[in-house]
Amino acid sequence: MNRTWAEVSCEIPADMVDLVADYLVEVTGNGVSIDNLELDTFSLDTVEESSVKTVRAYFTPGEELDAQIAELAQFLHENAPAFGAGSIPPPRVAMIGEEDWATGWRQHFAPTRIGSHLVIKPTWEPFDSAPGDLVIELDPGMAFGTGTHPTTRLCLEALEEIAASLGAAPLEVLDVGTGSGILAIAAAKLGARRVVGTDIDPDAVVVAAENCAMNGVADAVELVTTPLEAIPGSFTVTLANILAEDLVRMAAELATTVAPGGFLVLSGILCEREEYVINGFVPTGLSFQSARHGGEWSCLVYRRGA
Ligand SMILES: C[S@@+](CC[C@H](N)C(=O)[O-])C[C@H]1O[C@@H](n2cnc3c(N)ncnc32)[C@H](O)[C@@H]1O
Repeated sequence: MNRTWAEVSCEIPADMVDLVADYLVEVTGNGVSIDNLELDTFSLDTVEESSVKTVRAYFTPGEELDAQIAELAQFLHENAPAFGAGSIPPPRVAMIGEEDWATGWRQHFAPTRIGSHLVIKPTWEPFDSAPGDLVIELDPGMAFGTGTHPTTRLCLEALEEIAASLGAAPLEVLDVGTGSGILAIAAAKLGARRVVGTDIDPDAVVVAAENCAMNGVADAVELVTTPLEAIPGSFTVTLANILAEDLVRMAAELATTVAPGGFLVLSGILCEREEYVINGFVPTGLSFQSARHGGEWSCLVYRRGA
């Protein structure tokens, strides 16, 4: 499908990058790219970190776009003083094709080690793996989930720890909101005997299928767009890296997918929304195990009694 995206660029003080990137990820559900402003050199040796950076995000063009850009401009304006900026230029909007969006990611994606054994590696980067490494090759394509975002990283760390704690017990994993398929691929590489990835976005499922094939786990991962209640069976681990509001809305359905003694890992939660999610999961009867944090993000682990 040849889709068009609204590429929205914000030139902001470097210290403000994390705040704005998190805001844009939350609003778009996609990743962002971050550039130094105007690298006017042909020698990388002379490149210095710029005090001004450009954060780019990708919105779906449509009726809501103007309002979303106005809200973004207001967000930048309100937060600028805290970062010593008198004023910030209004966000720039450019319409681009899907190809350009996918390629833009490549400059900002490097091999990343996560937990004890997992390594996320772009397909175009060489990497010498160590014994025991579980390497996931990923082309981020058009779906969220490159391993660089804290919400993904926290899920991967939790999954690896849970898998280790289960020892020889069978690992069966449901990945709700699979995006690029990164968590499903990790589950398969960790030895899960059943992995199901589900996403409401059919484009994400296509990308996830390609990524599974590239990682040699196409046969081990079932990818679907069906609602949770239509997925048969229950799982030793259910992972859901979606937004706090969706997690709470889907609390009962998510809990139902967890087998006796199994775990539920919730991610995509801004720390300020952690309590809201914890309260939302009280009625499920699952027992709260732990919270882990990365940047502004929280990841909650629950367990069903045996
Ligand atoms: C933040 S991405 C997570 C991608 C990947 N699992 C990771 O951890 O990096 C969220 C994904 O969830 C999907 N999603 C959002 N709401 C959903 C829902 N109710 N059911 C299934 N997928 C959903 C989105 O389409 C998107 O691909």
